[in-house]
Amino acid sequence: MAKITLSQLRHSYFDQPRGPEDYALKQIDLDWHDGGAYALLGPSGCGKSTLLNIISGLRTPSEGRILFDDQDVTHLPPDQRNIAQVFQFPVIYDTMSVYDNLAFPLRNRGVPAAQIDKRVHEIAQMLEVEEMLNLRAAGLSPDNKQKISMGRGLVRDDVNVVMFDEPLTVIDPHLKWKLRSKLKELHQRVRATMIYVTHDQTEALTFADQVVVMQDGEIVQIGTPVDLFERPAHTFVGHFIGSPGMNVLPCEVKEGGAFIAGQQVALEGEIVGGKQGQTQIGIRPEYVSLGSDGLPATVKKVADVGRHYVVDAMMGEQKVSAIIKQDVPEPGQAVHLQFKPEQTRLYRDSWLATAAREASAS
Ligand SMILES: Nc1ncnc2c1ncn2[C@@H]1O[C@H](COP(=O)(O)OP(=O)(O)OP(=O)(O)O)[C@@H](O)[C@H]1O
Repeated sequence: MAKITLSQLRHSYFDQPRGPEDYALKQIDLDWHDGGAYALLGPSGCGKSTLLNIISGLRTPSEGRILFDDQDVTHLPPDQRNIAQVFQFPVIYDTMSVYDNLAFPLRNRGVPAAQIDKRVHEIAQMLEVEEMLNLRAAGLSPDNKQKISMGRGLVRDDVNVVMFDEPLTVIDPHLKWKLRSKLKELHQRVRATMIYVTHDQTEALTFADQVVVMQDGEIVQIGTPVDLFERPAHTFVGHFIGSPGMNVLPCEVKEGGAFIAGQQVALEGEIVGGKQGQTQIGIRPEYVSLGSDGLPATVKKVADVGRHYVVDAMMGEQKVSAIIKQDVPEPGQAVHLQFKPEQTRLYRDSWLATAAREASAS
């Protein structure tokens, strides 16, 4: 396994890009550590496939370098990069048995038969497909075919990285949760460097130790699932992760404080950065509550989502969502919204602009 470094990487599909908008990848500098479990998360069109194809060697970047450990592989073809890839749809040989499918990548490399046998059984056991080893792949369900595809990706222990490109697309919804946690467990056992590409926050947050969030060809935040939830560095991360996502509310900044509709809103910490730019308050629905005072609003909608209620309230034209467990208001009711100060952040031009609250001395 290897550490992967992406250095000053940029890619445009145009021969002569005129500006940043012509770049599918704007500027990527990133280290993927040896043995890490990473997710690349972002909406359709943000550049995930472009980045994956550059790492696997299917595309050469317009600018910048890719290093595996310290070897520059920017211009190496895919077959010389020693990478395993699992795609959206199963890639297996229908006419072969499950055993032969799993053994194939090892036989190709001339691994001795006894070693192949041991490894195939190990992987089959991890994926819980041992009883299928002698079956012909053609007869398997799409779920099981994809499991075998994953097994083929994991069977070699000498690859630099295993990359998963939306691997649960064909999996039945009720089996998805099972395979999601299985993949996490597999990483803990195999300890390979893994990159999991997805637009699904649940898949990314379940699998990865570190999640790389992309938007419009740029990385907006790299962090643990908890970091991304607790302290989004960019309003896009706040909005994209969470259900419902973070409320992003225009505000005015004056005298070192933030104001909505003339009322000061307490923030997590000091306001940092410059003075220019559009300012917004970011507060997750989990940290909005209803009280006897606070920002006046009118309840628009109340949805029972099982474990709690999602209350949408309007402050003028601005919708604010709150997650409420009890004392649920009625639509049309006048309420006051309170924001938990240590979870209330200022964003300037979409980037976080409050300093983290210092831990209080005990
Ligand atoms: N072969 C291509 N030629 C021209 N433009 C492309 C090509 N492939 C991708 N793009 C553009 O590059 C940008 C990034 O696309 P990319 O496929 O990398 O995003 P993605 O996040 O993987 O999206 P998806 O999940 O839909 O594949 C998009 O604007 C897309 O239209």
